[in-house]
Amino acid sequence: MIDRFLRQYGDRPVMYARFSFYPPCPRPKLVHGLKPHADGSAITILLQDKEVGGLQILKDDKWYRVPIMPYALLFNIGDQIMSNGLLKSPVHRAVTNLEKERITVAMFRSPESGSEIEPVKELMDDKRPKLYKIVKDYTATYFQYFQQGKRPINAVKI
Ligand SMILES: O=C(O)CCC(=O)C(=O)O
Ligand SMILES: [Fe+2]
Repeated sequence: MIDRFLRQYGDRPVMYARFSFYPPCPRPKLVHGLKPHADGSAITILLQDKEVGGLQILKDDKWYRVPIMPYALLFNIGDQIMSNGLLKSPVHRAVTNLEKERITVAMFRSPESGSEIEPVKELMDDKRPKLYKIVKDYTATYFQYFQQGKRPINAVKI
């Protein structure tokens, strides 16, 4: 199974980093650090600020704070299509605060650009039909939908 996933990643999977700096904000209730989204990567590895929290995860329509654990790496599932909905990408956001700046580093792991991604056969059957189309450049779709405030994964559903 792992093999099936890796084959789709191709020989040159993509890894890119985002360094985020969230300055103190005079109106934290009104301003997001990063608006609600699920990541467009297959997997994200996040190093949080070791003193200042801000990451929140949405579960059952409630926002939960992610605790800070200094130097711990947080692994997050992105909108990967291969698991046919078995692995779900959580919606999360970063909130601001009045007093302290916050720095995080996220590493996004995605399949080789241009490779065709689709749910693996072993995770489809009568009870679990194919949920997603074959996707060639999810990153482009992702940012288009992200900007419009829509969930990009819905764009590739069958
Ligand atoms: O800065 C954070 O805590 C979250 C960053 C994030 O979710 C992202 O860059 O996609
Ligand atoms: Fe994210």
